Amino acid sequence: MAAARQVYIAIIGAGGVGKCFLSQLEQLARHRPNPELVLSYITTSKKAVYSSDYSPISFDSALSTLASSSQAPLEPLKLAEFLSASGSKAILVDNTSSQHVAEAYPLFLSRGISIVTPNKKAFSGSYKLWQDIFSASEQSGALVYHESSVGAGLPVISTLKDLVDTGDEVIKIEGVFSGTMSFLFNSFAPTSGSGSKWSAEVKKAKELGYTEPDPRDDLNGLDVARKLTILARLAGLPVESPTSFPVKSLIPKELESVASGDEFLEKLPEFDDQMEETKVAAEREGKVVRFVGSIDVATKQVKVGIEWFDRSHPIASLKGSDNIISFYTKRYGSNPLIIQGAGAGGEVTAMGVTSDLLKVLAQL
Ligand SMILES: NC(=O)C1=CN([C@@H]2O[C@H](COP(=O)(O)OP(=O)(O)OC[C@H]3O[C@@H](n4cnc5c(N)ncnc54)[C@H](OP(=O)(O)O)[C@@H]3O)[C@@H](O)[C@H]2O)C=CC1
Ligand SMILES: N[C@@H](CC=O)C(=O)O
Ligand code: NA
Repeated sequence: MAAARQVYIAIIGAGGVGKCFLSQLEQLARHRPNPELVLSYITTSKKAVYSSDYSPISFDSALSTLASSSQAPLEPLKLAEFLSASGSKAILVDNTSSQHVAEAYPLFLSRGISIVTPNKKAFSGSYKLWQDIFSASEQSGALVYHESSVGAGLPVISTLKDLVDTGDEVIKIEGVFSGTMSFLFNSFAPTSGSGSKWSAEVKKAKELGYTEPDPRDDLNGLDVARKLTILARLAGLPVESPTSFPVKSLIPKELESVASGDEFLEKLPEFDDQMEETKVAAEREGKVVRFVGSIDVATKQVKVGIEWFDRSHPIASLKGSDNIISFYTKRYGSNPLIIQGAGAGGEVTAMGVTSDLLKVLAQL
């Protein structure tokens, strides 16, 4: 019997999403022997595990081996050389939120290394980086998938691509695009009852693994702005950056310059009154506040901010970290195609990354 083909997997980032991905990868490797998935590199920001002869790293013990490793991570160029010198197909899984790693995607792709990632930074950075990524992919044939960069594992990107590729005309995309913001507003300003303190919920969202590594990246609205930048570009609008349209920040002015995310979380309770006022103003009108975004393709307008909703509105009655994303298109008319479900969390995000990996494997 012929030996199974090998595909080398390199993982950058082993935090909340990275750990769940590793465990899903282990199951996948066990149940799908062909091609044989060989873990040949894994790293956090400080430590790495790999060997010059590409000996497989055991899926079971990868995290403990990583914790006790004295190897330093390879810089992107060295990692690209290491993977392309193997002679086997390789897939890079970027489970970080690093801009530095994101900027190296064109390099990896030009060396024939495919990429799957939940990291938004590459696709919502400069429009030039976006163009460089997709032209490197087109030229080398290496693939790039990033489903979990919007709506975690929910099929948001694949749906939008299908709409566009089949010739539908996207008119508007709107909804709740942040698992963290959804969780915060659903518990701080529920449709019934009085809700809890803003700062306590922010702390909880971080503990549950919903926030970005630094929760200020959620609260300043930029995480949602990044997602809308990605969707707008896929819908055909060449949005220059996530700061090129109006974005509402929920960071109190007094905390704009604190040095770290930890110091920010420590001081946030002193400013709970500010969010309380926003909530009470909506309640006086019988409404609730929610954090939403929209892309109007026809008028080329993108915006991110707080809006008031009737308690019976589907956006008001979301639960937990749920996202809800409505696609208004020519074919779907006035009844939009709607996607709803958990928009953050390690397992659901890793599911999007693992399913992207399967899509790449099917085409290698
Ligand atoms: N959490 C969620 O619900 C969702 C997350 N995402 C995206 O998934 C990605 C990961 O999120 P999450 O797992 O929650 O984040 P974590 O902070 O839990 O993990 C990040 C990991 O990346 C590592 N890392 C950071 N920078 C580098 C670098 N330059 N080189 C190597 N490793 C690096 C960190 O290492 P160290 O510990 O040493 O710093 C850590 O292992 C982010 O891009 C996020 O936006 C997308 C959808 C949902
Ligand atoms: N921090 C993000 C994670 C997913 O993209 C969110 O809360 O939505
Ligand atoms: Na998604």
